[in-house]
Amino acid sequence: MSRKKTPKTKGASAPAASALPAANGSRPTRPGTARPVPQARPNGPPQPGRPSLGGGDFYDVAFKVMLVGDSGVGKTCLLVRFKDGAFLAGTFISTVGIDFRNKVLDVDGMKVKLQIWDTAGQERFRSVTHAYYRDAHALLLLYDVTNKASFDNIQLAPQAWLTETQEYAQHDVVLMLLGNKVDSAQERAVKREDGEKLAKVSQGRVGGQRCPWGPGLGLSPSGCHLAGSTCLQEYGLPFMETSAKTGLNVDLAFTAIAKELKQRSMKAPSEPRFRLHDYVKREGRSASCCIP
Ligand SMILES: Nc1nc2c(ncn2[C@@H]2O[C@H](COP(=O)(O)OP(=O)(O)OP(=O)(O)O)[C@@H](O)[C@H]2O)c(=O)[nH]1
Ligand SMILES: [Mg+2]
Repeated sequence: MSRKKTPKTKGASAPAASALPAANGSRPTRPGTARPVPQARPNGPPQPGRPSLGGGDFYDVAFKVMLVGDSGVGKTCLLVRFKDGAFLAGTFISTVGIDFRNKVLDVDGMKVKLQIWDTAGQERFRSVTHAYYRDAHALLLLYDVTNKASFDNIQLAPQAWLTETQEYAQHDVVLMLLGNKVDSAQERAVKREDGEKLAKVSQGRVGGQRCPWGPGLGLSPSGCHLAGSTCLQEYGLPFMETSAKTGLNVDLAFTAIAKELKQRSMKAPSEPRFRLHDYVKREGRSASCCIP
């Protein structure tokens, strides 16, 4: 693989004010970045140092990762924890539109730059988010373990985040399910097992298309089946519980994504195949391990 490096500058900083419509909801809002909608492109092997991923730190390969999920599940806090190692306590400031941060990781001797897009969970920004899905190499789907509705919304209408990713993201996008706020043990409303179950059998619509086989023929080899007139596909998503507050499994989630994307981008990997599920299962720490 050819390696192109961009000149080192001070790390990319958070974007300034948004030109998106002013917030008129009940919550204070954190300005995101008003950026031009990215051009759709095939999600082929990511190219080293793509200009679209910007300059900044040295890196060998770069990827776009998107955080999605209901408003308040902790997307921004998760990103800030990963990028700065800090927790945004205090008043909840809802993201407006979309924002991003860059971080370069050393993955097995290679510099992997993640450009992480922090989307607004509020319904009124949905169309902004839709425009960015197609450019994403990986999607982190978040719910809040203290908020059952945010868990249900991963699959069920009106939000149905998983279905939405199927409609707007590339078919080979890397998905991961995260149950955040596990530090709030007293307020837990979603059991870990329920998260695991959802990750195991979560379903998404197959690109709005009809199943390629007839009704009543059951599961296809690709795991698709018909529900009424809708073609559904079952996924085995990697899953972890996280805490942006304590940092539990936060670095791990992003590192796992970086490892998977890096491996996929190598034409002839010299290392043994990276197995995302196994890695996350092996390395993930449970919430009970870290309660003081
Ligand atoms: N206890 C606890 N609180 C958290 C955690 N992560 C986020 N929070 C709190 O949850 C609230 C919402 O966090 P945000 O990160 O702003 O939520 P968001 O998903 O970005 O919300 P939108 O920008 O509206 O989509 C804030 O008050 C945070 O302090 C966590 O891991 N544990
Ligand atoms: Mg936010």
